[in-house]
Amino acid sequence: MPCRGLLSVIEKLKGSTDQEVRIVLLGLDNAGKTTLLKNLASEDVSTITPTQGFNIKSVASHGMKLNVWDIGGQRKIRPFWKKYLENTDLLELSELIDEENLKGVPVLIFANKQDLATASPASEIAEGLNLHTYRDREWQIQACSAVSGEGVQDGMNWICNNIVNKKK
Ligand SMILES: Nc1nc2c(ncn2[C@@H]2O[C@H](COP(=O)(O)OP(=O)(O)OP(=O)(O)O)[C@@H](O)[C@H]2O)c(=O)[nH]1
Ligand SMILES: [Mg+2]
Repeated sequence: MPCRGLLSVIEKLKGSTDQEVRIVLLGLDNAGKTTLLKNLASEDVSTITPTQGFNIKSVASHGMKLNVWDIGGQRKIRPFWKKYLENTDLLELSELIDEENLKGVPVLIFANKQDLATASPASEIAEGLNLHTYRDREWQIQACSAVSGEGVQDGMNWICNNIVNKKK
């Protein structure tokens, strides 16, 4: 995009380096985390196998460098989540939300697989997760399909806007 090209030249002239942000994707196995990550990186999503460890991809967005961590969700791997979250000892979203050192961190829930007729609607998931009770952090639920890409960019826009707002 010519505009973006010009912007990056100006940024380089100003000597500004992209702000780096870490985003951790957590969810049960088979939720579609790796598919979402690959979709974000515009990679082929047709041959994805369960993640045994983790994947990291960097995506440029909103003048920031987003380092997105995708951690395997299988039961045997879940105990390792805490290793990626700086000594956080958690196994469920509710525990993550209560963690002292993750206080104030914005949370985006992707209600994935909306292309399937059997997918629960985002509103039902929000209710099930008691999202309306979150008081000291920004949260958002975003319906999406990691396979078609629908809703994925909207979710990332929300994340980027919230990071920008928090840094102001
Ligand atoms: N129909 C549909 N299938 C999806 C979607 N996202 C992922 N899948 C499928 O769901 C299966 C699991 O996707 P993965 O991306 O491997 O899931 P994961 O959350 O990374 O799983 P783990 O690595 O085991 O934690 C794959 O067969 C995907 O093709 C979606 O939005 N719609
Ligand atoms: Mg995976």
